[in-house]
Amino acid sequence: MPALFIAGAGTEIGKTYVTAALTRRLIAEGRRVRTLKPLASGVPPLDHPDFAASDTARLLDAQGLAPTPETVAACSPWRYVAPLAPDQAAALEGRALALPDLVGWCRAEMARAEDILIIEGVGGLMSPVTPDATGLDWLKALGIPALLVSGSYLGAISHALTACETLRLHAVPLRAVAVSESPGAPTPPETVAAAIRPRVAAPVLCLGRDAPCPDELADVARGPQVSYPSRRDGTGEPGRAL
Ligand SMILES: Nc1ncnc2c1ncn2[C@@H]1O[C@H](COP(=O)(O)OP(=O)(O)OP(=O)(O)O)[C@@H](O)[C@H]1O
Ligand SMILES: C[C@H](N)[C@H](N)CCCCCC(=O)O
Ligand SMILES: [Mg+2]
Repeated sequence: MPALFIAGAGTEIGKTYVTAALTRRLIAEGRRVRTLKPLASGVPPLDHPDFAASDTARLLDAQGLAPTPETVAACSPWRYVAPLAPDQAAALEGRALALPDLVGWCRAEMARAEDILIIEGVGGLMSPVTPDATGLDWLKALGIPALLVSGSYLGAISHALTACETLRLHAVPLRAVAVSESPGAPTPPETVAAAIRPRVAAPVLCLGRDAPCPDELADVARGPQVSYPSRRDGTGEPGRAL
């Protein structure tokens, strides 16, 4: 069962946009895709007019699911209203999440997935998810590969490479880097991708503004393994940053 964790080089840089585009593309191909945002902050109640803009609503829409109390809870069991790091947002509601509960819920979803499972993380790779764990801890505990989403704003190259290097140091397989075009970026996203590509041993692809899922991204999500460019040191080790 292919499973993919959508990690971010930062927050508000396109993870949900890329995840939704990928989900739509795979469903259109006839794949059975389950896309989850298990932990989400900045999510108003279902009956609030702003709910439609939440990650949960956008990912349900991409799966062709109407937002109901049941579908919302099944996609995002841990939702907090404040648009803050999730541990802070939870504390404002007098709540707290423990990493084993989050990991256990995701593992149960992995065990019952019929085909492709996609899990969107929260914020950047090392944003806190609980009082004592980051998104990296969550990803490592799941043991599934990552797709790293980057923006194309000035500074995005370093943010993306830092995240790739962190994944490499923690032995998390990196399937691809997706550069999602940031509004007002000083260069085209292809320029950012071209700067990242020779430094990372994984495919690096772009999504322009309002662009659909590129073929290469769908390839990455379909298979357990794809052909990556060789590392410049010649080892050809797949799925790792340099
Ligand atoms: N390639 C793109 N084309 C059009 N809009 C985009 C693109 N990438 C991102 N956006 C928009 O930018 C905003 C932020 O993107 P998004 O919500 O996907 O970020 P995120 O990384 O998922 O944030 P969070 O950390 O809150 O989960 C959204 O309104 C989204 O629709
Ligand atoms: C509210 C925002 N859009 C995300 N849901 C949460 C981002 C948390 C980032 C925390 C951090 O790394 O500083
Ligand atoms: Mg998101």
